[in-house]
Amino acid sequence: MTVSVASTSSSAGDIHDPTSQAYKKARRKHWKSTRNRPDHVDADWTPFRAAEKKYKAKFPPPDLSSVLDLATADPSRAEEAARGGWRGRADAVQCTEIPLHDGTEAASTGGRKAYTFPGTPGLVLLPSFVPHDQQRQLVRWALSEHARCPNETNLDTHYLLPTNGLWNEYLHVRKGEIEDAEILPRVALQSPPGVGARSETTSTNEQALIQAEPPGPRKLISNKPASPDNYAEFARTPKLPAPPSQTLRPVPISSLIPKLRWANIGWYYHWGTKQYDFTRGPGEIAGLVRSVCRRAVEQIPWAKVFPVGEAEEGWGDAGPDWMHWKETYEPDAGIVNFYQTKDTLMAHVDRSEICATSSLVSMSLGCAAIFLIGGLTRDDPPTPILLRSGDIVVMSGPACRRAYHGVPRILEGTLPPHLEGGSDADWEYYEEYLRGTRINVNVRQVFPKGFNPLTEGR
Ligand SMILES: O=C(O)CCC(=O)C(=O)O
Ligand SMILES: [Fe+2]
Repeated sequence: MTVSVASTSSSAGDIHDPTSQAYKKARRKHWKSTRNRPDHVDADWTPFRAAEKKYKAKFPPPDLSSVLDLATADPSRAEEAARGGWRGRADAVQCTEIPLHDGTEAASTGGRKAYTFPGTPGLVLLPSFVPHDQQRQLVRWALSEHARCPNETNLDTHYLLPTNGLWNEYLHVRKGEIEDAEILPRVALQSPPGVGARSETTSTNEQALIQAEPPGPRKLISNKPASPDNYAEFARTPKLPAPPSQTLRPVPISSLIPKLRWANIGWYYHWGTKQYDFTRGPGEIAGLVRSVCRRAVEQIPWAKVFPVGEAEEGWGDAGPDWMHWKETYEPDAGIVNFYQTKDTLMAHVDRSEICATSSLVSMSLGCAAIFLIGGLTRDDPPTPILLRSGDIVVMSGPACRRAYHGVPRILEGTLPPHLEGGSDADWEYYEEYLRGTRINVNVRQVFPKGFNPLTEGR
């Protein structure tokens, strides 16, 4: 018998050879069957992966004693912190308390604090920054006003969504005002195979660029970091629409609600190329989202976050510019993430924005989550932080803005009391949805100060 070279090489068959595919495959199988063991950490996992595995585990539930949970030290959050039996520790991670500047608005900071992390310069945590009534307003905004046309959601590629917005239609269904009608998949509108233009006019390269974002969890594929130097090249890359799934069937409005996973904010993000599509215009960020983001950036005492003389490299041509952020910070892009309790967001870096240092403001609403933030590679051990409704994370500067981060766990049963009940119209339906959901409003600034996308790179 002739034995092929491939099958005798170490890359294929020898189960005893740690470098062979067979060995690695067997090891993977073993991981699969043992990964829920509490202290099982495999040498081949990066520290980030090991932490994701730990907090994802459904059984036994993960031990959160290494997770920073500042609500456990705040008497005004006692009831909230007791929800679902999930508690981290206020002293689990080394962090430094810094005072917030009083805002220019009538209400001051209300004694609220900010926390910085010596291990991740540029990371700022603002626990309970969003007042309770504003949390409710933001939830309503996200579902009723924002996750609908003209803003894109993960469902738009595949379904013909109601122009009134899926959530608003769902409210009518729940109130018995309309039937739970079926939403048609886009494929129902398409011409039969061979008649449509796409397959004849799209090159293989282009096909590779337009991989659809499937319904369900966000797929995060590594991309080249954007910068002022490659902006022109990025702006020229064709951004073709993603093809709708060919296999979807009509589904009732109510069944589509839990499949809503994200809605675009501001500049349109093109998932196929992992780049912004600047040809579609800037989109709008206004109202409460903008004011909460700006208030956070205004009230953080940046001189305490970035002490003069400390690590000044990596800021780009203009050098550290945090002292101007009060005037120059302007959110212009982002995403609203809707997580059901089974959902996770894998380790990733948000590197599609041209500016790699200006603040990314991330607000948590609804159920609590474990947020992991590491360093510039997956080899940096991540800091685990328990984020509850109203908490804000701000990621800025060269060591943090492009740090790996992810959400390995939404914590079941953690809807806080202040998002329950009350007399505001229809809240019962929002509350019911939120019992199994976390909403994250994740807002960025794409361009550095002085960068004009209309004239740059022409
Ligand atoms: O949900 C979160 O807290 C983080 C979301 C995030 O990292 C993103 O949308 O890029
Ligand atoms: Fe992110």
